[in-house]
Amino acid sequence: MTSQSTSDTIITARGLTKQFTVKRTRVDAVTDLDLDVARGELVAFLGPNGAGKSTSLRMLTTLLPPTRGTAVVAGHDIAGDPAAVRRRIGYIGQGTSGGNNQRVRDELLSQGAFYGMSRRDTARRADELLESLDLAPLAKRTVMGLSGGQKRRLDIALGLIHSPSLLFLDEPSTGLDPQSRANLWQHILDLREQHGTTIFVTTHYLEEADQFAERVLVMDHGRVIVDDTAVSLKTTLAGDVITLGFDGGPDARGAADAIARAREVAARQLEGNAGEVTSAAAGAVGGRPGGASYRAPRSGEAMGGQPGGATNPASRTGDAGATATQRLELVVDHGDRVLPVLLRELDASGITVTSAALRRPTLDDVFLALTGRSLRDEGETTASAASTGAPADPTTATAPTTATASAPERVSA
Ligand SMILES: Nc1ncnc2c1ncn2[C@@H]1O[C@H](COP(=O)(O)OP(=O)(O)OP(=O)(O)O)[C@@H](O)[C@H]1O
Repeated sequence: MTSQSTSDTIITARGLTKQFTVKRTRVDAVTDLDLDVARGELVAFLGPNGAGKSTSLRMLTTLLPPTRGTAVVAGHDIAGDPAAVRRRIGYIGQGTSGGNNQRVRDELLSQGAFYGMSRRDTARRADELLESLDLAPLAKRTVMGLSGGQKRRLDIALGLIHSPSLLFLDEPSTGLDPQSRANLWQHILDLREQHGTTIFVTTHYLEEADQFAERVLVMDHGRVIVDDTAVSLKTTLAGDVITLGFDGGPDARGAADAIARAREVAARQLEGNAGEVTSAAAGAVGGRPGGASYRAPRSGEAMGGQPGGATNPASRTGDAGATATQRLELVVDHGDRVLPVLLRELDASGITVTSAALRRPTLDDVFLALTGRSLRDEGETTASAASTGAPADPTTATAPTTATASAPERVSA
């Protein structure tokens, strides 16, 4: 491809595809990746294990030839002039610096020599990076003796030695404790602020993407399924989650009754507020042990096949049996406005609410809304990665488990 990228675009990919063949079976690792990244952007690339993130990164960084498709990265075609691309980018794979006997500063000097930099320039740049990444006191230590967080900071210094304008980071913070993660991110953000470096980062930590990236790409089964800001994704694709608690008294039946009545009140209430609360006509989506879910339909979204989009919640009573059900969960738009109205209504109906919580949606809720699966569901995702029979490759190996609490089970509309 001739360079189509404008001076404001640092990555342009069109139809980038990678297929592997494992035991005569085709593995579609990445399919038709189209991507435009502007200079200076911080893009987070999310997706479960085996989604195709590392393969995408490895194609964009010229480490892996695409099966088809094209990309211009840092002004050069990845197939036509891979050496020119490599000179202009930094790539920090999963666990780049291993344990070796080289001292930290010498490791940086070797890296500079690898890029053909003069000794003087390399030494100056190495000292600059040691300073800015808080590695100066460790300059004479051997790489082998560094902690996980220190090694990752060294990885970043190694990736930046030749002052690339574009830095690819593959799960930079995986395996680090929360403090080292926060520290690492602070360094990444500082570097970006000082040098305007474009950063393209894959991460399993949804909170990191949420907090730091201005743009989030989510990949699933080799395809990008969304590309937007975190705020916009959460606003348009996931709703606020209201959880109400009920005390059913000494017997389980009391709680079940309270839940059943609360469901009716909530459905009525949300329906009644459809004008005020954007597209929040309620629809029941079935129940689950320990709680019930209502899914507020988006504008134009049909629910339950009934005029007006509302189904009768009472018609699906999966959780309204005589179990000790004490929570009701509702997914709605504008939860902050819905919650007080709902509480007043329940109170007026003589239903005692013992606790109420409003949770803003997370990126995991977005993934759940899009795919019906949780991004944190390690069991499912690890199995899907393993099922392809990919050979053990340190740069594509399944990442260590990073999930925290699993997302609430929810039946989507
Ligand atoms: N060298 C390879 N040979 C065969 N299959 C491969 C190879 N590398 C990756 N794959 C397969 O391609 C798919 C995408 O893998 P990839 O490593 O890109 O996913 P990922 O999203 O980066 O996952 P993770 O989060 O675990 O790093 C997976 O099914 C994987 O098993």
